[in-house]
Amino acid sequence: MAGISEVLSSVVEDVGKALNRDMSGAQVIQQLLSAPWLHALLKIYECLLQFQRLKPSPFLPFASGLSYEIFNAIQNTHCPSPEAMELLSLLSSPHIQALLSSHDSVAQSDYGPILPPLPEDLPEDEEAMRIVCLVKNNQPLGATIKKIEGTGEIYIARVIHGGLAERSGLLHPGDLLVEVNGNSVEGLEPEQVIQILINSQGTILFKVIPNVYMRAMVDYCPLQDSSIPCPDAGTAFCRGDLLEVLDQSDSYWWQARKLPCEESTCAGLIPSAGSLRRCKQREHWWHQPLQGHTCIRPCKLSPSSAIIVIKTINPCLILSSAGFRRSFRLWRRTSYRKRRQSCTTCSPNRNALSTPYEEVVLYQRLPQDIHRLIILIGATGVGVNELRKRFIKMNPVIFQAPVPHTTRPIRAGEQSGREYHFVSKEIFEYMVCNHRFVEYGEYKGQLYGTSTDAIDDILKQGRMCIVDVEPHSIQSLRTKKLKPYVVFIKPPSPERLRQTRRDAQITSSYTLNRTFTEEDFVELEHMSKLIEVKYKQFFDRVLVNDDLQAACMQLCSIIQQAQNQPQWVPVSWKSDTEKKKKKR
Ligand SMILES: Nc1ncnc2c1ncn2[C@@H]1O[C@H](COP(=O)(O)OP(=O)(O)OP(=O)(O)O)[C@@H](O)[C@H]1O
Repeated sequence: MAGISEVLSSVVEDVGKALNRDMSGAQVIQQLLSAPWLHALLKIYECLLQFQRLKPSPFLPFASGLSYEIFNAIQNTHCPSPEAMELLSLLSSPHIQALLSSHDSVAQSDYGPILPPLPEDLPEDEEAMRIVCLVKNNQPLGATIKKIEGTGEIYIARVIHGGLAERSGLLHPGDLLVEVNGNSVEGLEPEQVIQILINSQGTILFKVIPNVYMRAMVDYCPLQDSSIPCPDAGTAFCRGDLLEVLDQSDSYWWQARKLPCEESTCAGLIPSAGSLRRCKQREHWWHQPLQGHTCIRPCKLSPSSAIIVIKTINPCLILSSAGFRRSFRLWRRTSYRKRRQSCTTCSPNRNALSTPYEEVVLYQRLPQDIHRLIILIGATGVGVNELRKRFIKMNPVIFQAPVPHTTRPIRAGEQSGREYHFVSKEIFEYMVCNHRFVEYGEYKGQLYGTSTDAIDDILKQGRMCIVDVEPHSIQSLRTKKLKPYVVFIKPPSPERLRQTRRDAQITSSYTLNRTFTEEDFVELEHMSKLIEVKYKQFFDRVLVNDDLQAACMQLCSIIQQAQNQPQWVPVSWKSDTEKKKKKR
């Protein structure tokens, strides 16, 4: 701490001196950037970041025991030194004793409640039940219940923010209450359930049937479905919609509400996952996205083209240092028509056929967890690269883009691992065979690619990784480890698009920049619609890139929310410990 205040006072001193001198702005900035105190501050900042990630462990669990031993030793000393006497008076002060006692409680983790063991005789068919054990303290439970007239079932109606129930993360609105402390709530009035809660001592054991939330991976329109018992009772939904499934007892028709909705909104009929899977003939009313262009064959462009793509999962990158590089999306423009044709011949996505709904849960990233991978998706020219660059520039220590791999020779001034990971063709191909690349491609006879390891490296250092990839790469990145958050960058209205990009430059080859043509705008809008139609079930947020500065600020806030606020994620992304906790 003394070190930091020393550095800070020399900062103030240096800045004061600079102010008093007659210097140009560039000189001030140059001096500022090369000032030793700035480098010292950055070092301290990095150390603090490292420290934040390291979990401090106690040096010894019984500090108060040791202090007692020292206390005794000094007291038994014949003629203690003045330092020993000072230590004695320090150790006997009530504040230090209280501090040491608190230290020991933390060191021994002597603060968590001791939960009773799980009941031994859990029936097999209680798979979908959740047993929640809360320790009663003098705080209110923070949840309300309601009885459904007609069925007599008792549900959790509200979970109060910050209350015991909310903090446990185990009780949610809509959960059906089955038992409280071993007492079945069947036929009980809410007042009787509350009485059981009031009379409980120590721990409260709830048995609940959790509500199920699903993301639609297909579109459904009841009015076009001849098999629905009553089209008016059906709920229409589109890919990406969030559904609260309230009743799955019928194997053909479930009852669900589309979120967000009012608490009082009536549920509607939706086809069960099984019936959607079974009835392939229903493809006329439910559609799934087409598969991405996972062409494995070499795809040669015209000889005049600046870029030759071989295995086109996706070629990437070029230029300057990582994070500020231009994406290799130029290829997208040149081969756009070719790819559009190939995509119409692709077969439906197997995944969507097998999972018309994806079960989701709310996930809140904990401070010690790695950051979620941020994926930016958008049609070429919409501004994905510009937004990513600006975002990284805000704090390049924290926000980073993965360092790509290349087989091209290293140039003067470059450093392996900074601009690129320079590797041999054999190593690159070995990595391809081992599926180490998210995207890769060829440019002027050299291979370039973004590896999953490069993404992992950033995340492992506690930093935030931001990538822009082709939309079909989303599926390979959707893993429990990366928990990607996908932001779709959308163009503004046709008028605003042309107005805002009047002076903007696009790169039509790596040596030539030019302004947007009408054809570019039309292609951008068309491609954007195509991406949205095919991939919207994977989008967590849509950001309209109208005013650049405003879009950048919005992206910043979206990313903060993605990292720090609860978000819906596939249930399979929840950690096993969380799942176990849920089952308790
Ligand atoms: N909101 C905006 N207002 C004005 N100009 C913009 C805006 N967003 C991006 N631009 C400009 O549009 C041009 C294309 O943007 P950018 O290079 O980021 O596109 P991209 O989506 O990454 O496409 P590519 O695949 O070609 O790299 C750039 O000159 C950029 O500065």
